[in-house]
Amino acid sequence: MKSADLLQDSTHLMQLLESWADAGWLRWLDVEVARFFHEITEDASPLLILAIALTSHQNGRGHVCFDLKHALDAPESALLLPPENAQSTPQYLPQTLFAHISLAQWFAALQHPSLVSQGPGNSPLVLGGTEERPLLYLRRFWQHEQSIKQAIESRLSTQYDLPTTLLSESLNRLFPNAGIKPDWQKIACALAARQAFSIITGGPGTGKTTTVVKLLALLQQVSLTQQGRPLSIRLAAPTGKAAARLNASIASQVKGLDLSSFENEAQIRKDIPTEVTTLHRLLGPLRNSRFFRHHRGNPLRVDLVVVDEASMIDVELMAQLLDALPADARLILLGDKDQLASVEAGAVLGNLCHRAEAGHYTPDTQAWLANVTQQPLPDAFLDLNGTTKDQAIIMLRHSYRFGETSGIGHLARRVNQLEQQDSSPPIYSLFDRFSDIQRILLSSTPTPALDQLLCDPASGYGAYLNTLHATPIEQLTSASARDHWALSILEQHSQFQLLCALRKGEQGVEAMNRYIEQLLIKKGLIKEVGAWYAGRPIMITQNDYSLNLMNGDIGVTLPYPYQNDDGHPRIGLRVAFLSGDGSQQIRWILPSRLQAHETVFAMTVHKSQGSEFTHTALMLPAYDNPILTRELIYTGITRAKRQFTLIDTSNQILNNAVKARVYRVSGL
Ligand SMILES: Nc1ncnc2c1ncn2[C@@H]1O[C@H](COP(=O)(O)OP(=O)(O)OP(=O)(O)O)[C@@H](O)[C@H]1O
Repeated sequence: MKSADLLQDSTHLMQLLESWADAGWLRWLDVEVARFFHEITEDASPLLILAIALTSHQNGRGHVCFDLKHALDAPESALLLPPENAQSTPQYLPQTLFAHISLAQWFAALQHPSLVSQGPGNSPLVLGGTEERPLLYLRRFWQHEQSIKQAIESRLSTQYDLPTTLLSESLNRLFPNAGIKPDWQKIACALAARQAFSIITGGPGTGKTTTVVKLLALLQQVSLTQQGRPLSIRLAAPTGKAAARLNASIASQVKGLDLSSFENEAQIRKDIPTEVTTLHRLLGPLRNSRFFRHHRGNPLRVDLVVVDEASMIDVELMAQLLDALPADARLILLGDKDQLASVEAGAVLGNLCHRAEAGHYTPDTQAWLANVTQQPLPDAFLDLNGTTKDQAIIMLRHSYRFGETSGIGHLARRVNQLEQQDSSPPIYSLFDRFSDIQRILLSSTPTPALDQLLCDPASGYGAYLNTLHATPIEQLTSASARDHWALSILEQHSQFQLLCALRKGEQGVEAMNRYIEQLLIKKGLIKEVGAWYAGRPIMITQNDYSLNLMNGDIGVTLPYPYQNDDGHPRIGLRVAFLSGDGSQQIRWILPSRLQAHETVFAMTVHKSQGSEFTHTALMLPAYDNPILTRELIYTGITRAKRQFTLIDTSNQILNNAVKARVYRVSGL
């Protein structure tokens, strides 16, 4: 059959969609969504059915809608071809089919009032965007985007009329000596203080936490002075891991915060919370439901919510968060706009911050800042037509952690700024200049340097495994001795992590997990093998509220003593997790009780979001893949705190990857 004929008959089109699902390119869910509409609507044209399947496919890839023009212009990148888990190549791929479709034809096929409407209504699909660039949404996602837009607009219309003198004096006490001009941290505090909605974005170590702690001190000082009571503040992060990390860094920042120039120092310090919860816990999960206990009808009792790692929030969760906030509560989002977005649909932070680099502040904002902060905002960041939203988004631009001597910092900045026609020296030359970044060039998988890196007793997996084997569990006779031992193993384990760009393929997570397991057995670092063995690191892959384990939590399987039924002492296995409350308590869980989990010698870059490791190694595949983008590489590099190792097979893959941007489409 000619490929054009497939577009003449819905039954043939459904068969084509099935062949795509068979090949692992479409999800069966996408096919079933298309089939449902094909069956309930007799007059839906094949082009409409095709658009529905592709909209569902795009949702599965993290996009809120389907951009028809982009798909016709660049089918391979728009639709992620070939699939990562390709089983075979279907006879007709989208690009073959798309050659017969014009945008006008496709747009016309979407004019089907019972299935597609242009906005509010009950149709299952919504056509947004413009005629030149139509965007097709499943109604749910369109609705989420609309609620986010409206909620942010309504918050932005609330500006707090803060007394300039009080604000200015408090800011000067919190930022006594601005070294770098302009002091974006001070500017961020001032702008965020006057709005009910604000975003503070910045790369690693630019001081997002430092700034927010000062902002909280400022807001408490203002509230105590003006209203005689502190604000009720909650801190949250999208994952347990990110929450635990913020917990630790906020606690130390609050402790170190110099408030000595405030008369009510003790009171302010006491009123800055340090406990960080996950967003799900904050909103109150309901069993077996995607809805939460808190929503518009039962809002959170808060004056202010701060959410860190906001790049990981998808469109649905953001809509739910905004819905659960009282109308007069403030929301402050922190995050790195250049990181990968959430795996679920919607790159909310990236979309909201797409103008952050250039500022777009109005002359009014410039004058107000000069008055309140005495910071001269350079004209380069001005825009006479800056929107209200622009005035609420602040980008921190100086990394205090990764300065001029840091190879990680140079590498991350270089990846982020690399343009198509870049004339600066090749990115790889950085590896010769800095000792905190290194590269392993793979010729074939068993490379001695790679094995050495993985087994290294000081900074590889050898470290925690050696500690594990150094002390027989029988010698640890008290619960506290076992906890102490497990804590040191977990700490050592978090020092090193191998990240892979892909899940499948020779350099993917699955193959590398098997490879490392075999390697560690060969080196005697893993003694017994089976599904569960001492030393197996695992990651939870779905929230488990009954065990209080969150998606992304990592534990290590360790020997653990128990008594069998006849009272004889035995040694079994338990998985040791750090409790997520930042208290350093150990939780010992029986492997059989764990639900969704996987071995995590290697993890995908996507899964590593919200985590940091002292030494991070990033492995790239030997072939280009649409998943490899600048955002992915940047996210991988910035997971490293002190040491970064790139593992790849040629110069080309990294260069191509950093030139590819994540394609983000949204109406935000
Ligand atoms: N203005 C400043 N002057 C000097 N040091 C600073 C300043 N701001 C932040 N720092 C230091 O830089 C380091 C990183 O700061 P912070 O943790 O606040 O950054 P961050 O953006 O939240 O980092 P990340 O999210 O990557 O963990 C900390 O050690 C902090 O004390």
